[in-house]
Amino acid sequence: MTAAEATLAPLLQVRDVTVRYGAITAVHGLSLHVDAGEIVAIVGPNGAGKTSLLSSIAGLVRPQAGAILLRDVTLETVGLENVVRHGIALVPEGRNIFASLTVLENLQLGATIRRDAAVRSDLQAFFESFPILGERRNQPAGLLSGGEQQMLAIARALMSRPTLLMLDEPSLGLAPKIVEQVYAELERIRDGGVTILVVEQNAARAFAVADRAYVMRHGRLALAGTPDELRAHADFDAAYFGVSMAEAAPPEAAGRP
Ligand SMILES: Nc1ncnc2c1ncn2[C@@H]1O[C@H](COP(=O)(O)OP(=O)(O)OP(=O)(O)O)[C@@H](O)[C@H]1O
Repeated sequence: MTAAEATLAPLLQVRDVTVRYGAITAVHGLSLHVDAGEIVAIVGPNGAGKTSLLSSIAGLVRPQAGAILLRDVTLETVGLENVVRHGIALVPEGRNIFASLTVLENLQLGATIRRDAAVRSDLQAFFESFPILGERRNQPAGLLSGGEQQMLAIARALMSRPTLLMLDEPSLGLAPKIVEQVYAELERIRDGGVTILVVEQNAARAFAVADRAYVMRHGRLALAGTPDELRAHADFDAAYFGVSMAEAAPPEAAGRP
């Protein structure tokens, strides 16, 4: 690939990726892309393979087949730290906040790959944006509310100054008002120049901010398009819920956009 082709290439390309755990195939030869500046959502039911896909991009699990490229760099053989160095950060499902470490220490952990002097000013900017966390910077992070912990997890991921921020179920376990705040923050982050790939079961919430979305089911892509295209798609319920679930549950009970 030439330098010119590299700048035109999508920021992230997932090509024919397969992830297996022993006899279980969680992701089957899946391909997708994310362009710079987009918010892209991956939605789908429990067990669709969404977390496995993000884990393979983040270097936490090694795909058995396929390739993952950031611009023109193939990531498939590099580990977590190298993936972070290439500019990808993951906010995992459940946030993985270190409860006994302070708010400040959690943030500093996110910056361990950096050697630049701007870490201190990034911390200061974060505490100005989130004064509650600033006031509690020296308290154990485990004392924060669920919403505050989610903001802390996002800020910790941003401390590595990623070009691509990936989030796994950021709305999980949060009250609707807090979910709104988290998603408003994601839009601000995108507007600040960071591309976002977000996995959600709450398709309605993700569709409200996403430029494009993919629906995953049984480890494969069932549908792809803009949120408007997907909402209008005759096969959306079948792709997302499965025919039997669509019959069994009213759409509003199951997160239908
Ligand atoms: N570490 C693992 N070992 C064995 N099987 C796993 C492992 N992680 C996931 N799986 C299996 O892989 C399949 C896909 O799981 P995955 O967590 O990727 O889906 P998901 O769409 O993120 O679902 P959820 O929303 O429930 O997390 C499931 O059948 C799951 O049981």
